[in-house]
Amino acid sequence: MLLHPTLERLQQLRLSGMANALHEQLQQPDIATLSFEERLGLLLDREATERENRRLQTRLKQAKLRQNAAVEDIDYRAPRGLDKILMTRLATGQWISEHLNVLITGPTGVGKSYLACALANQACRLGYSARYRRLPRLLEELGIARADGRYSKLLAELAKTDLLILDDWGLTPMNNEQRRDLLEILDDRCRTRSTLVTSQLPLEHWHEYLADPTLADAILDRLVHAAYTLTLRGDSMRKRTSTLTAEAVTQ
Ligand SMILES: Nc1ncnc2c1ncn2[C@@H]1O[C@H](COP(=O)(O)OP(=O)(O)OP(=O)(O)O)[C@@H](O)[C@H]1O
Repeated sequence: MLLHPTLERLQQLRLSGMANALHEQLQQPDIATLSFEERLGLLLDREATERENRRLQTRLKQAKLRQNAAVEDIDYRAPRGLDKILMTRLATGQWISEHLNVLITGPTGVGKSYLACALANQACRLGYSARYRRLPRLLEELGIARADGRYSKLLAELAKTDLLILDDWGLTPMNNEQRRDLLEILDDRCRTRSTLVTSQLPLEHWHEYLADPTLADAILDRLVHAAYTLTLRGDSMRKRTSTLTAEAVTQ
């Protein structure tokens, strides 16, 4: 009789996990065999789980990951030089707590963005904030933000993100303003946050790509020294995916 108001009160107090668990307990005929403390413990567990799930969904939404990727789904069968031990270590997230970076290079379609998104997804599950951006798009966005007064706000948002993914580094040439923006982003993060970069360009060409030697030194100094590097090789996974799809269709 008194339970309806209790359920309502729990909802009013935004304890919806407890309310749901209590509602379910009431449907279970043998629930009375549990002590008060045991039942209360179950309600609290459920509240904590639902809250953590909601926080995870918020982090994933903010991260805007391009691919629905997860570390446990990484395909190690294709020969592409992917170090499973290193990936397992990165999946623990310790590199993020140590503010280290990850640089993934390799030819098109080899799975760089997939790995980046899988590691970002894992970071969100571990409680870190993450943000995925294609570098050319982000630099354009910063140019627009400078013009409409959102520049500082955008830089501040990037600076406080635990893991920033910069995908497609080296794909399009940068102008001087964009090089300086990139330096700003990386300077804010140096030794305080982690950055993950993916690029088709081998690491040894990054300096040349950045064109301005002084800015290139400054940018790479903030990125490369405290970083794990993954150098992938092999055929595009896109071919593999389309072959597998074609095989599935003909079967
Ligand atoms: N480990 C994996 N498991 C399952 N699918 C994968 C895996 N790696 C890559 N793929 C799939 O292969 C395709 C190409 O991968 P991805 O986009 O990550 O390549 P990329 O190296 O970033 O390419 P590009 O340099 O052209 O951007 C995608 O459809 C991706 O979902």
